[in-house]
Amino acid sequence: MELLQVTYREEFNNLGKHLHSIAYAAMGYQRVLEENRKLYNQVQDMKGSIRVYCRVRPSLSGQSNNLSCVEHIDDTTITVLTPTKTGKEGRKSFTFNKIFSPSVTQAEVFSDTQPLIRSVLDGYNVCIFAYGQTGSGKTYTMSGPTELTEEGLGVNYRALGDLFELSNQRKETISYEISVQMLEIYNEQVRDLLASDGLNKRLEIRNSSQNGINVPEAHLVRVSSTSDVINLMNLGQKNRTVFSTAMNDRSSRSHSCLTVHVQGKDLTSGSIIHGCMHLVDLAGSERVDKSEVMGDRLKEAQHINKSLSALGDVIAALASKGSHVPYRNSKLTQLLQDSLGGQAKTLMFVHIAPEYEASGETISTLKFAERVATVELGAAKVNKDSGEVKELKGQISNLKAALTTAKKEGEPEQLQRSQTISISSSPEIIIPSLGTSPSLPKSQSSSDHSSSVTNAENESSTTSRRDSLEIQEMLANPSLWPPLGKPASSAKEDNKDSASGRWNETLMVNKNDKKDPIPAAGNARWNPTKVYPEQNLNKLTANKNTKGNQDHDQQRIRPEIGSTDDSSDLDECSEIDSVWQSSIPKVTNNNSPNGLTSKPKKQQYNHVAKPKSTDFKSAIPSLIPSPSTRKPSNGANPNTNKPKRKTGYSK
Ligand SMILES: Nc1ncnc2c1ncn2[C@@H]1O[C@H](COP(=O)(O)OP(=O)(O)OP(=O)(O)O)[C@@H](O)[C@H]1O
Repeated sequence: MELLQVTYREEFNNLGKHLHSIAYAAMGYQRVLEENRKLYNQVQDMKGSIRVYCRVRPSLSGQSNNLSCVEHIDDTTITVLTPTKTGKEGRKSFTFNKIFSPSVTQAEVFSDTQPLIRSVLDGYNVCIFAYGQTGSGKTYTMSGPTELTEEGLGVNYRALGDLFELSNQRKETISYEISVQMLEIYNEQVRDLLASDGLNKRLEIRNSSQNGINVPEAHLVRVSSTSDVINLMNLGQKNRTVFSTAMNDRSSRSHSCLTVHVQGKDLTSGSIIHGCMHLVDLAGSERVDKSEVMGDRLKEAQHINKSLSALGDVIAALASKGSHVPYRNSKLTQLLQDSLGGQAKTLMFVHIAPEYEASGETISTLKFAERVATVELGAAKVNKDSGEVKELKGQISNLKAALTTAKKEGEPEQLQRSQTISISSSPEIIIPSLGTSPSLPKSQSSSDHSSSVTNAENESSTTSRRDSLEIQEMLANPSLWPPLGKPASSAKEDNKDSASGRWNETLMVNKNDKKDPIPAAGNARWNPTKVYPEQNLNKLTANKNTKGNQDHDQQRIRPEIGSTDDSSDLDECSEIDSVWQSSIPKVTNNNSPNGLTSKPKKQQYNHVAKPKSTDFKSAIPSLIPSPSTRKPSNGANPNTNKPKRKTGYSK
């Protein structure tokens, strides 16, 4: 008996040791996995691959069928069931940078996104966009649920909160300014959600890789706290909601884009970094009853389809490293051009509805995402000007502008003087407007208001030779630059914000463009037309358009963008590929005043999806999958109004 006990104890001890070593090995394995993931991410960073995170929405209560098409999820792989196939072919696996299961919280999603977001403060351009069929959770990820709570806050809110926190931590070394724009693309029109007349005004996109301000006419609002952001987003959402009162969930009918512009000045070296981040909630797709798709609704459906299709074409061209990338085929791809083809860090959140009947659309969506993940943009680059470079650029700008003015005005003396300085005459250089200040005296007005040169160029073109000398003084003494949002005349009185002279200057010119004879309003490329410093935020909010757009007082019908026949889900997937491979018709006339083309030259899509039932027929052939279910939150009827989105949040 004793012998047995001894043996037992020994074995027990051995087992314990064994377990211990297994646990140790497991820990090591986890470490290796983690390291591998980091290395993999670094490689991805170096290649500049578009990161793809996949999020699976939980099955929503009230849905009759709780069967899920998602068979298995781990950290990076998702396996979905294909309804019409059996055995091995009955399931398909996809691998992405990260998979978020339905139970993952908003905070967890954000924490995986945070490093990317933070890099905007280091001068990188970042783009995060949410993609997926309607009702799959895009808005939930980017903004949050209908009734916002602290835990429910989406990426947009958290991102800005985090940027404030980090900029505050760095305030001893870097002085940051953070400003935002809120835009939406509806029916191929870019609208300013922060302007009272933003829904009526058509804005132009100007791709400027210099400062990321691609829609200079849209309000650029300086923010410095989370509550500023919440106020702004509430305003933006209200503009959208007002517009959608009778349009039934407008958010799904338009692409919304929150753009965050960051400028930082290194307080020791004087170097300037500027980063820009687009946070995009794309319009969703849904099938539509063909018989009801007419007039405006048909147009709306076609625009969504076209722009998502154009996004697919751009991705396809990038993935195949084609020489021509058709960015100009839609406003969406134009807006995202710098992020998709430039030196940005780009992340796509692909959203999946888990319902079994949505599996066709889910597979199509995942196939699209798989393709996106193959796109290599090249390593992202920091937008940074050292103090010296900044100064030299400023000088070049001034000299170049002086030359232009002299030439224009035919002042031989001035011309001669300018021409002796060869560096100033390079027309190719796009010059950041560091070298000039709006506080300088403006002796003349330029006649070239429409030129799309930089502020510095425009502005400097109005200065006399004496002014040029003053510019040098300004360069030597940045404290003379006016702060953001203050009139030029008071600039010298307030030196506090002078660290960011470059941006201040740009903005100031705009602030003054109505009353000031300085012809900065003509500077379409650099000028954000209006700038509201934080103190003006309330005023801005008060000015919002409450009238809404009654002309859109009609029921929304979602277009069918994806093929919808559940019985042929994999065939549907090939539709995406065939669209990618198709030649790209010029469906959008970017030069037309409204950006619309009344008659597309050619149907853009190769396939017309088969109707699933008599209730739904395909009006829009597919690039993007459409769900076979109505939006759960919405009730089952596609033609009933979805409850008005309320994403307002008060802290
Ligand atoms: N992760 C999630 N957890 C809980 N609820 C979610 C989640 N994702 C989405 N939902 C809910 O699902 C519904 C649809 O989500 P959401 O409106 O974000 O979809 P969407 O993709 O933006 O749709 P649309 O394209 O029509 O705008 C909402 O009621 C939302 O609150």
